Amino acid sequence: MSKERITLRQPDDWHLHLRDGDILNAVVPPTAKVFRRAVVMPNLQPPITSLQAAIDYKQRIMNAIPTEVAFTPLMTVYLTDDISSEVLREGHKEGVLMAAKLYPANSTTNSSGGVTDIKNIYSIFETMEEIGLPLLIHGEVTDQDVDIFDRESVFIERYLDPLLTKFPDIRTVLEHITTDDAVQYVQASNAKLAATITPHHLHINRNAIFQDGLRSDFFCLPVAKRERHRIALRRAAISGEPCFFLGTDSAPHLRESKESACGCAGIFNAINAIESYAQVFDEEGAIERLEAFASEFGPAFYKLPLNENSITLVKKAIKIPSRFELNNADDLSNYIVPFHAGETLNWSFESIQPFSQKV
Ligand SMILES: NC(=O)N[C@@H](CC(=O)O)C(=O)O
Ligand SMILES: [Zn+2]
Ligand SMILES: [Zn+2]
Repeated sequence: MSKERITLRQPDDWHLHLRDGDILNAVVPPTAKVFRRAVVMPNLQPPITSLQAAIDYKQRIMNAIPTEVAFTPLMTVYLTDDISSEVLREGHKEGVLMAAKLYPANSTTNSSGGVTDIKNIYSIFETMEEIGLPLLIHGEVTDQDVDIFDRESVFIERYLDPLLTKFPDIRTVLEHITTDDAVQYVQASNAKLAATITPHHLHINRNAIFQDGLRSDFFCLPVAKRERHRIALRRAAISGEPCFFLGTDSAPHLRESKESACGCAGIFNAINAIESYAQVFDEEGAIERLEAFASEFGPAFYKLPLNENSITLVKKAIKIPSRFELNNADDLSNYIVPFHAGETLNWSFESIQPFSQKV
């Protein structure tokens, strides 16, 4: 018999964009309602490249958390060609930084200040390996001769594999994987390499971007791939292998930035992320494996304690709104279109309670 209600240890989101200002204030509550912790990406404008910037940003996030809700943002720093090892050492020692993020320059949203050549920061990787600070990677090459659909697999071959051969002890997360190549590479490597998987890459293949016209709502980076890759990602997510865990990559962009001649990359899924994952696991007949993927493998990788609360999801249809509104203004600057807009999902969040409490 299929389950109608599940209770799982409270999950964490290991890859999240919260932005700043009005967007930050609007998007923190839906994430904090469900997730206990989140690894917050540093690709603001300007990016988070100093400890003071990380401390100040964390405070702005804390200010946006509704009272009565327990939520911990785990901060990251944005690697640049000239970042100093001191920032990483100090940030790790003081408990300010959870990880450092590598964006190859111009690979994705707000990455123009990223690393122009990975070899430029080999001394930084030495430090990270020594102090045990995890490395998070947007794994795409930017070389113009490489097809956009091949950017992840070429990155693995040209940059990731040599990097991990040279620094085998860095705990690394290949973020938001989109290909069977990535799945196989992560599976075959040692336990120090893990990968996050987003809800959208489990639901859509690249056809979505071109369904009845050009649909910027489904444009994110790495771009969704062929169906066979989506199937490989679903298998990885439900595999029960600890190297694959939850990271939504929820990436809010105002409507005006999406409905534009040069639409931004990013899909906002924070208002229904856990429901979106639950649907996939249920469709795959693996709902009982959701807990490990969402709530256990991430903390194990980051060496953090498991959460002490649990959440309950019920099999009850919910309609996803077509807009997530930030204010009452009547224009394209006041809303974000969420993932699954206008669709119905089968699962919905019901409650949060202490882990020991049976529901
Ligand atoms: N995933 C995306 O398409 N966009 C992210 C950046 C990122 O995670 O690459 C964003 O910040 O908008
Ligand atoms: Zn990215
Ligand atoms: Zn991201």
